[in-house]
Amino acid sequence: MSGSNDAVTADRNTGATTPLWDANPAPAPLADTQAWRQFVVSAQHADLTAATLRIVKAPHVAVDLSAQAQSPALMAAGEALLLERGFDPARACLLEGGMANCTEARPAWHTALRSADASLRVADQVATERERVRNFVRRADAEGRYKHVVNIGIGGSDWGPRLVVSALGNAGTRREMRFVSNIDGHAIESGLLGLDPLHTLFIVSSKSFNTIETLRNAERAIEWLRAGGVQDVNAHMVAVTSNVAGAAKLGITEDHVFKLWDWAGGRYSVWSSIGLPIALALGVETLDGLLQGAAEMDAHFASAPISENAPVQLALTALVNRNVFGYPSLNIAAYDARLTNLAPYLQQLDMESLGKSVDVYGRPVSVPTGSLVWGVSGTDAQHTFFQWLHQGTDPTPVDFVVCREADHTFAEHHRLLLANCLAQREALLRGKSFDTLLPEVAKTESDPERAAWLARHKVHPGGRPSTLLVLPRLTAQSLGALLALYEHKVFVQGIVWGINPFDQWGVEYGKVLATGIAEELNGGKTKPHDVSTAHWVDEWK
Ligand SMILES: O=P(O)(O)OC[C@H]1O[C@H](O)[C@H](O)[C@@H](O)[C@@H]1O
Repeated sequence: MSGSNDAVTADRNTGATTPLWDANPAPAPLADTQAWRQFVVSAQHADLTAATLRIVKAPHVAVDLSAQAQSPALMAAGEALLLERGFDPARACLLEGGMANCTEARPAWHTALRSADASLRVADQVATERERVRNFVRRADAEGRYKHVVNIGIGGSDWGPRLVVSALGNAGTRREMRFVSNIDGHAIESGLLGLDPLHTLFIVSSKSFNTIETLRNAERAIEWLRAGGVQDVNAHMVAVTSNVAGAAKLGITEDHVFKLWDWAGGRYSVWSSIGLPIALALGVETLDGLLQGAAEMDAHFASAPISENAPVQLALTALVNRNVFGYPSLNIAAYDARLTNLAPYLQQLDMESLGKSVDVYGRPVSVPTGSLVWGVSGTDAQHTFFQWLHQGTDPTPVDFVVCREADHTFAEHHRLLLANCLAQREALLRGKSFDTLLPEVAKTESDPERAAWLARHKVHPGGRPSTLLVLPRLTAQSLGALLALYEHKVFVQGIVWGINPFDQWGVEYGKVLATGIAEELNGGKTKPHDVSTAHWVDEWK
């Protein structure tokens, strides 16, 4: 990717801008560019004391970056870096449906799924499927159909609806909702437990309709329906997929298939018909609100100046933490019990997108890429691993996510939640020195040597960066905006690193090996393995 506009051409078929990944000669690796060196030096000299309040306002989310490295020089270097890396044309390519996913030769056009722009070349097909989802749900609601809904899907066909339903359905859903993803038979067993087959709908969600977990679980669901006396199994099943023929093999007729398209990536697909469980659980308006919030974030990402562009600034901050300070992970601390699924959702979004070692020109990357993303919601996290965050040997940036207003009536609980969130950030940043601690400890410890020894154990190094993301309250719109914010953040990181954030070749190899081993466990021919794998295959077959 080059910074000049000739890295981009108009695609003859689509009219959309398309970066030339095979630019010849390929531009210099990131680490060798002057813009990168300048960015690194600026970050090394930046301030990390939260001396300056720095809040970037995006639709439905305020992003407080005060407790991250900042300086005017770093801001300028970030802008220059984006220019050098061709950010503007790359963003245009993404938003206009160009070939953003170069290794799979297709767009990554999740923004089209939530756009109200009727002039997009996919607008009609998107609107048609959206309307089919709405009609299906409206009819089910009007006729009082389906007391129970079981979503069978995994990865991007699971985490999005699972997150949104658990977040916004915290106080109840219109139907009992279950999510079955894992091939572990315990998952489908508990997913079916206690349900009435005559009043259950299965949504088999799989973009490829090729995913073994989903296919096997769907087969178990069909057997269960039949065993429960259901004659017309098709009436209890719908599929969401880009593979209509695959769904037909399972007996799901085309009129029960909601389509998605190859240009909608799995981990970016909650905005498509994959969102059907959301509408069944919470109403069509909730799904619409989610899309609307995300579309507002898209508009912000497309047009806000770099210095006020929340996804861009979050991404630049992530680059500083990962590449300049060398922090290998990012902790997601959602101070909201409804957002317990945010961390695993972002884990897939970020790690599947940015866990790459080769750039778009096929060269080894010249700097480390995607972070380990992990987290548990606060305040549970404080009693689980915050000790490590405060005093461990690996400083780790934290994204704190919190809602200004809660939707329950227990005012004191929310006050305490907010206080804890602010306090943890402050402790991470400010730290507590030996000199401050010693007189405190000395008050109860008269032996000076023992007081010093104990004070050393209590030191908090501080200087540990964090971001605070504040939503006014948790709504469909604000949740949609938050997820789109992270999508674009990940995209910008990918652009700077020069990697393709839209493929996931790394999940394929293990799947292929698993198929072979499953055959062996079933009495098939032995294949060559390392000694340990061979041992267990032999033991278990
Ligand atoms: O929706 P499916 O085709 O069943 O794929 C489900 C999941 O499969 C793999 O794990 C991919 O890496 C994910 O990105 C995808 O979301």
